[in-house]
Amino acid sequence: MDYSRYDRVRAVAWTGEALRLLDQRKLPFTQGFIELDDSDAVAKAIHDLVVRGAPAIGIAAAWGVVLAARNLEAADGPAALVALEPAMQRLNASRPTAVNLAWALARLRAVLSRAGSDWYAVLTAEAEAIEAEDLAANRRMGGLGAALIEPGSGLLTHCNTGSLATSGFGTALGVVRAGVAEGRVARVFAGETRPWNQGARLTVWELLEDGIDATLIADSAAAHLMASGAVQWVVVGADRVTANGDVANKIGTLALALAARHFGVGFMVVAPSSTVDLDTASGADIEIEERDPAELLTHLGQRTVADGVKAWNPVFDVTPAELVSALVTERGVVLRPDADSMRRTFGA
Ligand SMILES: CSC[C@H]1O[C@H](OP(=O)(O)O)[C@H](O)[C@@H]1O
Repeated sequence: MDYSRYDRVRAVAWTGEALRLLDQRKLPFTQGFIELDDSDAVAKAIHDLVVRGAPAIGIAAAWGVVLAARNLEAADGPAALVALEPAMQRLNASRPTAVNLAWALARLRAVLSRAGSDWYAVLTAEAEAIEAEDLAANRRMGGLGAALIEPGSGLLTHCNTGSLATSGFGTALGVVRAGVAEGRVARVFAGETRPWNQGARLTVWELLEDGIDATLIADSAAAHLMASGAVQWVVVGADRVTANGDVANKIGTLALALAARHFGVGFMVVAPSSTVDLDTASGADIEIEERDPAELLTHLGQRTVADGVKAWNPVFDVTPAELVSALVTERGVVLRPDADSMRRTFGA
């Protein structure tokens, strides 16, 4: 099915000489772009959430390496790799939880290690492939996830997993788009996703741009919404899926999974295989990013909490595999994922 009408926003674009980013800190009221020609500036943009979303930060980091390589003199790929390693380390350090960042850098290291004098062309082609494969994966996952949804269903999604978080179309939001396009989805709800408000500022804006009717809810209203029977699936993205099927995702995902299990609502995780990390045994081994408490203590730069009050700001949590009804990837759907099914689906 042609979903292209649902996909007009582009968060990341390579201009041939620079990386053009839609500054997501300013959405939805300002659509401002910045163009970066330096890999350390890309690392800062990832850390500062100019660009965010697991696949999108992997793609941005890949182009950051290309920027670091643009004026590099090296006889072959292995020599270029030695010279590029410090910049790659700084890109990798920009955010710890989404495995897509390290995954993209590993792909570039692999091609450089085998490249000859044409190493810059090989590097650039790999960055282009990472981006193109992500878009193809999102469109395939959209159809696979939508097929799980009974017509007339209501969906609840969390954070932003759309074109702003990927190369386009989205992961969980791709399933929402495909489900709507196929006439299977009757109601769409989106959680605001405190404290950075990816849902309130980004997801409902993306869906509005698509002409998809979505209702914003407070994060704290999600269980009450499920109790009402209005939703049949919670559909979320992921930042890292471990070897046993545990899922790291935006803070609040675990609470949604627990409530979904209690109320008999399906819990669908939608993520490309670039988010699967078989080298990490379980969710207990994932580094959970903690961001500046000021993100909780202020709103639009205005302090909203009394001086002297502390805050704790973990921005991801881990949903155990046993709470996942379906893991949708471009390689197929894993129902009730566990170590065995993860190994069968993603193992070498
Ligand atoms: C398809 S995006 C995956 C994932 O990334 C988001 O986190 P952030 O906005 O902090 O980069 C969120 O956890 C999404 O589910």
